[in-house]
Amino acid sequence: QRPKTAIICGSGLGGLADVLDNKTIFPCEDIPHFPRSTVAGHIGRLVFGDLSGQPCVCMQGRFHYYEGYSVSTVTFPIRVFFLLGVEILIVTNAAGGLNPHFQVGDIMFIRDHISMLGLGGQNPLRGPNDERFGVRFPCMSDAYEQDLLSLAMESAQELGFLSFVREGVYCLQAGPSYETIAECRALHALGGDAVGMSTVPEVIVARHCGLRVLGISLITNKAVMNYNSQEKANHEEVLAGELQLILELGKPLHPNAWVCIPLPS
Ligand SMILES: O=P(O)(O)O[C@@H]1C[C@H](O)[C@@H](CO)O1
Ligand SMILES: Nc1nc2[nH]cnc2c(=O)[nH]1
Repeated sequence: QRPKTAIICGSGLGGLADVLDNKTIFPCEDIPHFPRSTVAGHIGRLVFGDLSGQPCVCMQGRFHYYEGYSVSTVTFPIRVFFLLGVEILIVTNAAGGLNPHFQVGDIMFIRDHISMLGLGGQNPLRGPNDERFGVRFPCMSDAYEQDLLSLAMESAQELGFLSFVREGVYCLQAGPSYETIAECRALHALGGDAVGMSTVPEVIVARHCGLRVLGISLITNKAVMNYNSQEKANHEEVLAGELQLILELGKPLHPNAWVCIPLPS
């Protein structure tokens, strides 16, 4: 059975695929033209299986621009999902919290994004438009579907997760270095609630080919906004934060949470 839903697992979130039943696993290196995952916390394989009886595919390990791939290469899997018949993309990531009200362990449903890469000219759709996938000038004001966002919020409410579920704007910067204090302040002043190094190119390509998108950021660290702070962003904290989130914080990524995320019938 072909998957109707694709889930991209962010840094350290590969364990999401464990909730699938009847798994069939393909290492990315065995799939023609797929990039290789080079980042700790990104295994690099596609896991097909059933989620609440519905066929899904989980990408355990994504590709990032900072690994040296172009923005269009990092989005190659999205078009594969589209050609497989996927209709909904659930895209997850680890992110630093810019919003001072956000705490480590919070979940942020993505309402919108600001792409420093995109505004700087690195858009995955740059170049000749392939009409088989979508139009030349796709709209992005509805990139994160309101209906999916509302359903996700309702699910969070039903599960009693509202104390750590937020909604906000995800900012993409190229990485791999984390942000300076001035950059964090600037991104927050621009309207950003969280900052990361992925997701946006995937969402742009997904929307281009008409996939419905739900974006979820896990706040794994608070962005450093103050010169007196001793905090220093690091990838170990990012990975450890997510494990802690799964194990200790009400299990928002527990199977029960995922079965409540709306899947196409
Ligand atoms: O793949 P995601 O966006 O979850 O990973 C974030 C961004 C960097 O890859 C890494 C930095 O710690 O985490
Ligand atoms: N750019 C960026 N990516 C992250 N991924 C997890 N935390 C962070 C962060 O603070 N900044």
